[in-house]
Amino acid sequence: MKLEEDSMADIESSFEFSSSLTSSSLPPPRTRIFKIIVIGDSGVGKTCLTYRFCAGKFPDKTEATIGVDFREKVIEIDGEKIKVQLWDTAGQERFRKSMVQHYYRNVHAVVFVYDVTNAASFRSLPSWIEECRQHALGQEVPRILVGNKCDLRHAAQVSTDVAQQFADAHSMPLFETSAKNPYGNDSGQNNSDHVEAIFMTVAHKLKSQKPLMLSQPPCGSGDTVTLRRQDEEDRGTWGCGCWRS
Ligand SMILES: Nc1nc2c(ncn2[C@@H]2O[C@H](COP(=O)(O)OP(=O)(O)OP(=O)(O)O)[C@@H](O)[C@H]2O)c(=O)[nH]1
Ligand SMILES: [Mg+2]
Repeated sequence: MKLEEDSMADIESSFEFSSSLTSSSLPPPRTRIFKIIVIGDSGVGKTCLTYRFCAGKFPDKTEATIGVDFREKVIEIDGEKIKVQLWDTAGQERFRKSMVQHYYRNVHAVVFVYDVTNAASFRSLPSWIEECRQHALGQEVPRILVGNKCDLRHAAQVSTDVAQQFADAHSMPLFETSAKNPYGNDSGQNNSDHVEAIFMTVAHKLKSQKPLMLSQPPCGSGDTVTLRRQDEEDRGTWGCGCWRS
């Protein structure tokens, strides 16, 4: 789905989570939304990776993303339904200028993508990290590094060792994968989908860092109980966003 700038406010307003339970009526809790932005140079495969996760296949054809494309998938972790909302951002500067501030608002996690066959896309990573810093993204927001197009191993320009050193220096886990063949073999059979595993790992991380908490109702509020996300109670107290697959 393409997003126009004036439709952003509607989407952004859906990030709030709050739900009430009463003994007389028990509406199902609203689905939590985890907003994950995917950034990196143009052509590294951000659209293909997000499409692969949400649609389960490699797209027939892609064009350079303009502004942002927005994809989502509802997953279930430990019995809780969670909406993973992926913001597939434009890599080309001219297509992202007016939208950048929207990308970073209320973001829960960041996925940095480079193309293992394109050293320049790896060298650009510090500038993407700097953009995050300029938009006041706190260290508590988990970040991961994804080297895409590993199906083209023969053409690789970025070694795993170098990428791992960079990831370690920035306290990020590194994943190498392919949106085209995320199974790690030629047949595409009998192996789990690595792209799926990457985004699921992020979702698990977010869920474990943002447990639901039951708040005590204020005196006189009857039997209403309010569910809140922990980060609404103590925003900014996440630990380091460093974890390994
Ligand atoms: N071989 C191979 N090609 C890929 C893979 N992922 C993406 N591509 C190709 O790389 C090209 C660019 O992919 P996109 O997903 O459009 O790249 P992007 O990062 O979204 O680019 P922008 O929208 O311009 O920022 C397309 O021709 C894809 O088919 C992959 O894992 N393996
Ligand atoms: Mg794209």
